[in-house]
Amino acid sequence: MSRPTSLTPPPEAVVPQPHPDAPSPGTELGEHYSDCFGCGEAAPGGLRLRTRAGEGVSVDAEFTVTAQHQGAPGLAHGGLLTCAFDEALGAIGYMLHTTAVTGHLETDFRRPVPVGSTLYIHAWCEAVAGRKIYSRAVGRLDAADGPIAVEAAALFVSVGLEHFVDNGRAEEVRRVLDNPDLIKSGRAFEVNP
Ligand SMILES: CCCCCCCC/C=C\CCCCCCCC(=O)SCCNC(=O)CCNC(=O)[C@H](O)C(C)(C)COP(=O)(O)OP(=O)(O)OC[C@H]1O[C@@H](n2cnc3c(N)ncnc32)[C@H](O)[C@@H]1OP(=O)(O)O
Repeated sequence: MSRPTSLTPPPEAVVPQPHPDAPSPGTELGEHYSDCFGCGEAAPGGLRLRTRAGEGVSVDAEFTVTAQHQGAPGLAHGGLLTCAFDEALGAIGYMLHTTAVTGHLETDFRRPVPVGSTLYIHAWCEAVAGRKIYSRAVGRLDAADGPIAVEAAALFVSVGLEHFVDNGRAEEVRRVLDNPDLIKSGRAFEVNP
């Protein structure tokens, strides 16, 4: 048996159910913050990941690689592909009605991802133990059943709104508190009243 890592759920972990108020499968989740590099429309060069609720505690996301996302000529940068997975895995919090941040994230790159291709990401939660959320994701090239290009596994940790208010730069925090529409879907405010 392989050695437990920080991505191994502890024995007390449970397989989660979607929150009773979780969006139904297919619902667009929208950007969580307009300046988010992963999903925000206002972020220059951002990934503009589009995410929908999936079956159970899962989400489906799509990301089209542009020339701004290159690492090698005509190929996506691995760190930006990891960013797409961070974003998709983070959206799982929406299905559980919690706001969660990445504690640990691992990415396996199986195939090069060319500029112009679309990555179809399916991310799902395997287990929850207290504030710890254990999730996995797979990214396929150019179709939901295309060849696997990237796989990821993560531990997210649930946090309250104070995580963002206390740690974010005051300028942006004030801007968002003054204009909650910048958190477009209202996700964070709905889940942390
Ligand atoms: C302005 C107002 C409005 C704002 C609205 C905002 C809306 C936002 C909406 C939605 C947000 C979603 C955003 C998605 C974006 C994509 C996701 C990202 O990229 S997030 C950025 C990258 N990640 C970080 O910056 C985390 C930095 N780290 C931390 O802040 C802390 O380390 C944190 C919160 C992860 C844990 O700190 P602790 O003090 O709360 O808790 P402890 O006790 O240390 O950990 C809890 C449990 O988790 C384990 N744990 C924590 N980190 C671990 C790790 N790296 N590996 C293994 N285990 C870990 C610990 O061992 C502990 O486990 P045991 O309960 O003892 O069993």
